[in-house]
Amino acid sequence: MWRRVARLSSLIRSSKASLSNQIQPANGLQILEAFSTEIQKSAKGRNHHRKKPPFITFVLGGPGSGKGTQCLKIVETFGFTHLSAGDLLRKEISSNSENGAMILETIREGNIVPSELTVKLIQREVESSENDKFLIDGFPRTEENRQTYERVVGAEPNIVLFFDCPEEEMVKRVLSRNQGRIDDNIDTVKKRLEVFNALNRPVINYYSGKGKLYKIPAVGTEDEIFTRVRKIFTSLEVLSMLSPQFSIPIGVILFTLTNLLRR
Ligand SMILES: Nc1ncnc2c1ncn2[C@@H]1O[C@H](COP(=O)(O)OP(=O)(O)OP(=O)(O)O)[C@@H](O)[C@H]1O
Ligand SMILES: O=c1ccn([C@@H]2O[C@H](COP(=O)(O)O)[C@@H](O)[C@H]2O)c(=O)[nH]1
Ligand SMILES: [Mg+2]
Repeated sequence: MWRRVARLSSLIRSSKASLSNQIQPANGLQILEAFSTEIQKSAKGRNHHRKKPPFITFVLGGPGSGKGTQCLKIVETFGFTHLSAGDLLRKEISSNSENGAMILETIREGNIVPSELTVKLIQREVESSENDKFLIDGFPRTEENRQTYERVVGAEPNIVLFFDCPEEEMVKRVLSRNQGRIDDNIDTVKKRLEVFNALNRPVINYYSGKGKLYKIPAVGTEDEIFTRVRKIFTSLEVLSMLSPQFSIPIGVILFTLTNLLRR
């Protein structure tokens, strides 16, 4: 254990050294990012073929809150695979699958597609991917969606992001999106907001109660919002890389990181 702590300290020293030629003093996030880079360098060349469940992030928020936009940035920066439940359903429509007509009508009305179908589409994508970290965007929409996912997959998500955006702003964004979506009109948007408030908020509250929810204020420029998101994933990346690599108790890791950030 102490040898591992010594190695952790040595990584911290390398991270600080890599920042020492900066003109400005490094801030907490920069230190954490340098630390994350050092850990990744130190992990190269080791054998990490452990079989473990994928890291699942549910991405929630009302229509137009910016889920898809932020997911693209997370993919670019942190290497996640982005699975938008809405996109998977739209793909079913355009591939003329047997459920296509039913899905089209459901989306047009702003209602929710049966859980089994959506879970099957998500599960198929996760299982056929070689990646081990996923953003599941726009799912679960209802408590029934959530329970079906957890029953079929046999696991809960690791974390849940909630993009918290005022309704007025969401409506403005959806109506100026211009991507030809059949549900981007004022009547369907009103219905989607009703469905969001009645059925999706309980899911958000459920994960909040479980301590898995990260609520992100979703007003501001895309980059301002991503700065908030980046902090979350940078911290998680450091923790997730440290924990299996060093087998150090999480308390020791948190203590070390807290001290690192204070200096
Ligand atoms: N911070 C922002 N400020 C202004 N416009 C934004 C911002 N983020 C995203 N947008 C724009 O708002 C629209 C909706 O964004 P996006 O598609 O990411 O939302 P969403 O949460 O995925 O919506 P939906 O649930 O309807 O799929 C897009 O046209 C996008 O370019
Ligand atoms: O899990 C889901 C996700 C989506 N839907 C339906 O699709 C539309 C559009 O979803 P976006 O996330 O906005 O792209 C949504 O309004 C639902 O009708 C679903 O049924 N289940
Ligand atoms: Mg979207």
